[in-house]
Amino acid sequence: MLDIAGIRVGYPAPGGGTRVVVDGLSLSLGAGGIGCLLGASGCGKTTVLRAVAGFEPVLEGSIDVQGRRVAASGLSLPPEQRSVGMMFQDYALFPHMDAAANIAFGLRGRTRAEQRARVAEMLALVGLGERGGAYPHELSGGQQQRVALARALAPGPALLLLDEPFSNLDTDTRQTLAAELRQLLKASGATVLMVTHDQSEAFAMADRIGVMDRGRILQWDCAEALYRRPADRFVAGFIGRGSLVPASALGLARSGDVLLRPHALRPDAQGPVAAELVALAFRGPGHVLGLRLDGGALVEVDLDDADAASLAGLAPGTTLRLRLVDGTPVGFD
Ligand SMILES: Nc1ncnc2c1ncn2[C@@H]1O[C@H](COP(=O)(O)OP(=O)(O)OP(=O)(O)O)[C@@H](O)[C@H]1O
Repeated sequence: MLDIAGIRVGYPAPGGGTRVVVDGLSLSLGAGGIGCLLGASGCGKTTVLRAVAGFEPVLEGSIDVQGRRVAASGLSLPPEQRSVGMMFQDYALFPHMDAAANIAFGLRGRTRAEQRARVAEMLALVGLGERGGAYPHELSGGQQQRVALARALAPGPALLLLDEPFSNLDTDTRQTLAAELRQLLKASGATVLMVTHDQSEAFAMADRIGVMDRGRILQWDCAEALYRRPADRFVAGFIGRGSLVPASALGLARSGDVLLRPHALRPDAQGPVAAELVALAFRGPGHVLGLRLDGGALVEVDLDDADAASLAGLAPGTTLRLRLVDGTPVGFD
């Protein structure tokens, strides 16, 4: 449905020439899938969306939507011919138009009756059936987001692009809204490519996530694979909690480092791993044990209540014994 193959995208550099900000980036998304580009500010996420939407040309590589080439070196179909809808970070709703008129905006060219029917369908889809007459300032941030989504979906684009869909919303409501938005998108059948810098949003929303760094995708995978089988050190450090520690500190027969997640070690009097207790603290929802491994690496271990109770009162500096759970951690040379 969406195939991006080795695209290079850049902007004019201040001193002349081009500053490449997306370099050799590829991804594929099946029909109805939700893909997400995840990365720090400035890594090139929005630029990828702009290239797919038709606002930036590609210097190399190609973009196909529904099997049709929309961009390549020397080829750039205009945005309106790409069957791509975009929801912008600030929603870009027209303040002087009510919700229904905002949604109808992308339906120019259709008959009045068709527009009315489609607007009603979209309002119902986003759960705002009764609010078509409300102006943007009369709606909450979450409701404005849904109107913007309805507007982007109304023309029936093959592909929907969402740029930081939660950036204007309270952190408290983001998690709930992410789950809700995912349901809405799945119900609409749309294929979606979104971008965010927030890992929990990416995990809550997407079927596939591309971890980006400096214009490249380092791994394109489902959330669980990114967490359990990161492809390289950057992804290992970027996704989830954990530390890279020398394999030798855990007595493992391999060289290099391994990725130790907070649940990878458990206290066990017979365990093969020795470590020094640095701190034991309640952080909510549970206790976190700080340890210094052989060789000095500091790690954190999440404890269940029984293990925390068994260690309560031990002084910092005490030597503990632990064992690895869930097999051997992922390693990096
Ligand atoms: N119109 C432009 N002209 C020149 N440089 C630009 C332009 N837009 C973005 N850039 C630069 O390209 C790089 C990538 O920007 P982009 O907006 O794609 O990153 P991003 O990952 O989406 O970041 P953010 O989350 O901050 O939006 C940045 O260094 C940015 O300064």
